[in-house]
Amino acid sequence: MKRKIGIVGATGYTGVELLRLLSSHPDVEISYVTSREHAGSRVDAMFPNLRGYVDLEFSAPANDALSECALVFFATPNGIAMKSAQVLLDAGTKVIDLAADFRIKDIAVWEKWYGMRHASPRLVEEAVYGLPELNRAQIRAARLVANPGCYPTAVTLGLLPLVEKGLIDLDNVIADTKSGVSGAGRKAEVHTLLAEAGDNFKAYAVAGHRHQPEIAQTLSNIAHQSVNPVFVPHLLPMIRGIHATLYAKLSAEADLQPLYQQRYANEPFVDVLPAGSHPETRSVRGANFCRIALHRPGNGDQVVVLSVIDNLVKGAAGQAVQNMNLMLGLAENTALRQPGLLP
Ligand SMILES: NC(=O)C1=CN([C@@H]2O[C@H](COP(=O)(O)OP(=O)(O)OC[C@H]3O[C@@H](n4cnc5c(N)ncnc54)[C@H](OP(=O)(O)O)[C@@H]3O)[C@@H](O)[C@H]2O)C=CC1
Ligand SMILES: CC(=O)N[C@@H](CCC(=O)OP(=O)(O)O)C(=O)O
Repeated sequence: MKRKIGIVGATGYTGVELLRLLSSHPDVEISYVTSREHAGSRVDAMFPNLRGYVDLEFSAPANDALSECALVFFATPNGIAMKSAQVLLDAGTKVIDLAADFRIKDIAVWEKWYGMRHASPRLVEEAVYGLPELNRAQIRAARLVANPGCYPTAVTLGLLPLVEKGLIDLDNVIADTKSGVSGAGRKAEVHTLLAEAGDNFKAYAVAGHRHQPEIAQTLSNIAHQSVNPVFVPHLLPMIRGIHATLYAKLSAEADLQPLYQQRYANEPFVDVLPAGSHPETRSVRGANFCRIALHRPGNGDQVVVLSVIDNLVKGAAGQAVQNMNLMLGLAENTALRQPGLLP
């Protein structure tokens, strides 16, 4: 029997991406999708790409209806899932939050970066950070998964083998990252208007971005010591995609290409390109892949790792579906086999 799935915040960019991916999933039935603003409207009236695939109306968020689902995704702004997760978990419904409510274990750090009091700190302890390449066994057993941020996914997968093996100087790691504008969500904002973001390129939040403590937490856990990379995001005039250029200094000699190939050999969604390649964001557009390439300019001790994802797929909804598959005991790649969309 198909498992019932709910999506809170189904009119946003990650919400509609969940609808697109789940509409072709053979083992689940999308049964309750919410929007406060568009409750009562048909999903395919707002998203015509889903005509013939999703025969539903948006409903107002309601915990009793959501509790009838096997699993609920929160594709909502920060601070929403933490208010409802306990009620759903008590009803036996599993929860995946695409926002940041359960990502950061240190509540004081979370409250500082997210500017609000945490409503359910006890659940933060229980939540599993949903990066399958790192936490697959725990995700399988989890009731509550914190889906990683988009930049942290690209950065962590790019650096993971080096940090795990203790091969780099952890005091000198730089993550220079660029995102398309869909990373900012679907709500109207001046900085994502075509006339502002088009034909333009800029860094932002150099003094501090909330993804820095998330990246630092994961890398520190892997390294068993504090790792605080410099993290600089930029906004690119494209719609989807993240390109991370990661700089680190080798502290021990190593053959990096086989190291990465072996680390990710059994990972269905991490593709290590031949040495010296230049991965393109369009090669992962619409796909759940992270593509990685390694460089050592001049054969020196500087490593440059290039890592690309689609922020809405491996950076959000695709990774969330991958986590759902694990949590429901399904094949991990179900509904996620699409290649990227070229050109
Ligand atoms: N865009 C991206 O690339 C990524 C986004 N994320 C995270 O995923 C989450 C969703 O992002 P995104 O889809 O871009 O956001 P959007 O702004 O595009 O969509 C937000 C959705 O949440 C709903 N919503 C807003 N406020 C509430 C509320 N108080 N209660 C219930 N529903 C609400 C909105 O519908 P309505 O107001 O009608 O209810 C809308 O459907 C965010 O936390 C974001 O940080 C994570 C990784 C990548
Ligand atoms: C381009 C852009 O604006 N990106 C967003 C990050 C993406 C996001 O949605 O944040 P979470 O992954 O933490 O949920 C930003 O920098 O705020």
